[in-house]
Amino acid sequence: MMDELIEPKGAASPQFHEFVDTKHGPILYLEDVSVSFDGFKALNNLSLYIDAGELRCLIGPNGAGKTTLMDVITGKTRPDTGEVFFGQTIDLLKMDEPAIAQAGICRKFQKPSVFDALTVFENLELALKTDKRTWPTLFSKLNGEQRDRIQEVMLLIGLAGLKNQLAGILSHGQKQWLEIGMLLMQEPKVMLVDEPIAGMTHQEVERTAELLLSLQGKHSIVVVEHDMEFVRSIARKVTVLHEGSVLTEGTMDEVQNDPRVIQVYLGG
Ligand SMILES: Nc1ncnc2c1ncn2[C@@H]1O[C@H](COP(=O)(O)OP(=O)(O)OP(=O)(O)O)[C@@H](O)[C@H]1O
Repeated sequence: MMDELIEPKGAASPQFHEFVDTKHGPILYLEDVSVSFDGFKALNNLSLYIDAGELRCLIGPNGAGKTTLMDVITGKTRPDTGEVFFGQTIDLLKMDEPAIAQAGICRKFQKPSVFDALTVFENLELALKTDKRTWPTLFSKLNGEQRDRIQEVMLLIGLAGLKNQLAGILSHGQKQWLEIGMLLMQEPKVMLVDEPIAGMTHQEVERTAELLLSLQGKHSIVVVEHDMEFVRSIARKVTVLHEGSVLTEGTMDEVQNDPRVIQVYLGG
């Protein structure tokens, strides 16, 4: 359990000077969150707590509210009611999407969006945590620390040997890892990862599981995934969503043997 105060990414930004207070454990608090679309409750009094450094898997049938939940955390969707806190003190409902990203909550969408015409190294360089006001000087010269960081991330995502390869000719799995690497360059506190293994080969799936497992502890990771075998391979704790609420939480074995979960999935 991380019990110190963590300085959030973007602390240098003028609008963000707070610390992410995780001394009580959770880094994300969602309490009684409801979201309605034309009267339909996509989230219904949902409460969820993610601990600092944990790797949480979020499952649930189609329409359960997983995407809406991610949208609420990242500020894309505003809930009608409820509270959403980053650590003890940072009220995410008072922040817009860019401020939330700047504070250290990042999202990896299903489709990779790397820059095909740039190399692996250049993609990571572009993603370096910089003050965007100094954008024109970004490619001028990297300092040693920045080079070390890029190298560290390339090793982590298994692409160090492909440093000068154009991203456009990487495999689908490699592109996904590169994008995860680009997020890591921003030193996020929380990573929300949407269906990371869709379209991957078996080997790539295994490598992705290793990568996500290696990131826990340093980062808090929430993975939305439909593939139960994959979830089983990475999950410590699984949250099952159903009709906009948390149906149950526990280990993979616990949730898979829960009659309510079986009912929801099999429609029995
Ligand atoms: N912008 C919107 N307008 C109207 N209804 C929406 C909107 N976004 C989501 N919904 C509805 O809210 C419910 C929850 O959707 P959500 O996409 O969060 O589910 P999900 O668990 O991510 O599903 P899937 O696994 O299929 O991606 C669904 O019934 C969906 O049709």
